[in-house]
Amino acid sequence: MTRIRSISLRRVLDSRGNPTVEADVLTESGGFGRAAAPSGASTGEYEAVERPPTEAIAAAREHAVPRIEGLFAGDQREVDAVLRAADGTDDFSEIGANSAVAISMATAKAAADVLGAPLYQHLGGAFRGDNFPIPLGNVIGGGEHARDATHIQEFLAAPVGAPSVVEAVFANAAVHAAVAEELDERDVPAAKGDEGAWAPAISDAEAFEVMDAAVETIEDEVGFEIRFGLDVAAAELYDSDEEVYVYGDETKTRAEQIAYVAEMIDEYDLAYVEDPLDEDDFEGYAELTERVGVAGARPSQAGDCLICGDDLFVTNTDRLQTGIDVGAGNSILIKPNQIGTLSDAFDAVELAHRNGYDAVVSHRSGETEDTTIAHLAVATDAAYIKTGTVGGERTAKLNELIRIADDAV
Ligand SMILES: O=C(O)[C@@H](CO)OP(=O)(O)O
Ligand SMILES: [Mg+2]
Repeated sequence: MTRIRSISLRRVLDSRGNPTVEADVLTESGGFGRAAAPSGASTGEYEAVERPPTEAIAAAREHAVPRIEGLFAGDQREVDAVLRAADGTDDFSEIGANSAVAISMATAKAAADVLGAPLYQHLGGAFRGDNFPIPLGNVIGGGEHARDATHIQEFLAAPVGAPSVVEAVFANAAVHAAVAEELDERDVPAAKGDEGAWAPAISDAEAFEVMDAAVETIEDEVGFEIRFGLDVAAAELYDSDEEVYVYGDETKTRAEQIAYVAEMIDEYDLAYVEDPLDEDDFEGYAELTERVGVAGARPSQAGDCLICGDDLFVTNTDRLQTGIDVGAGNSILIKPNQIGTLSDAFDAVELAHRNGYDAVVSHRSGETEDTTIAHLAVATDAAYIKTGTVGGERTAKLNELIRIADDAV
């Protein structure tokens, strides 16, 4: 296996027009990998720390790069362990999780390049199964991703019955278009939010109706089952002083929030609900999961509703273990930049799967053309991949998924 010759770091643009960190890794035998860090807007309190790119780059150049140059590119765990040691904190607050994740992902790509293998195969191994993740497509959204739109952050199309990845991807795009038509009929204008979802100034109740209608239209057209789901991003709605969830002029107590989410799951046969409660409320997640979900059985395979922890778990095995111990949720969102390295992200998926939890690999609201998460989702046999519906930085991942399925990467 070949050693890492050099690592270059630079600032590039993300989809919001903000700077982010890009890393190039070059090996002695000429293997090359390039990756860029994404960036969240509704970030969890317990995520690894993203530093301003200029500072993150300077700190990584000083502390991490000299220690990683010379390591074997294919020894991902070693590279990631050295990244952690070079950082010296629990949350990557020295070199920045943005520098760390860019270097970690670029290393994996360089190693795959050396092997002449696609990234998903390098990460997943030659004997991975032939399952593919179902794409969750954000088609209506608000919260932290768009002003004056819905309180619930994301309404996500879930083409659970699609016979292939390509049909699933196109079904989500069709639902996105059908939502536009539905809004048009209701005379509701809509711009787009950070992830390319429509961001109309409608109530959450109306958004449920629009989703239901759009999904049904496309389901009839394509002839396979499409359900939908939510990212409530409830930590952003939660007022910890008053201990209520704030929906504009209305509030819900914790019990009301649990009852509301359970009712929506029942009424709309939701396939997926992410972050239904505050990021500190493991017990609340457990209560809701017991009420509506199936714990401990890879529930997506039984067609049940996933109750997924994003801000709750932040791709962190300690927090996931806490959740597993009390039965909080039945799935985990996997965002490599929440934890800082690919090794940590893999550990989180493994712990989830060992305990019957599903994994959902996810983009961030601020993205680049980087396609690593498409490969990660396939490599880890994730149930779903959440990576938007339209817009270049979103379609980059979706088109890569199609290429992977077509054996064309
Ligand atoms: O909450 C989320 O799941 C993500 C991605 O949709 O948003 P952000 O990247 O802003 O945290
Ligand atoms: Mg989320």
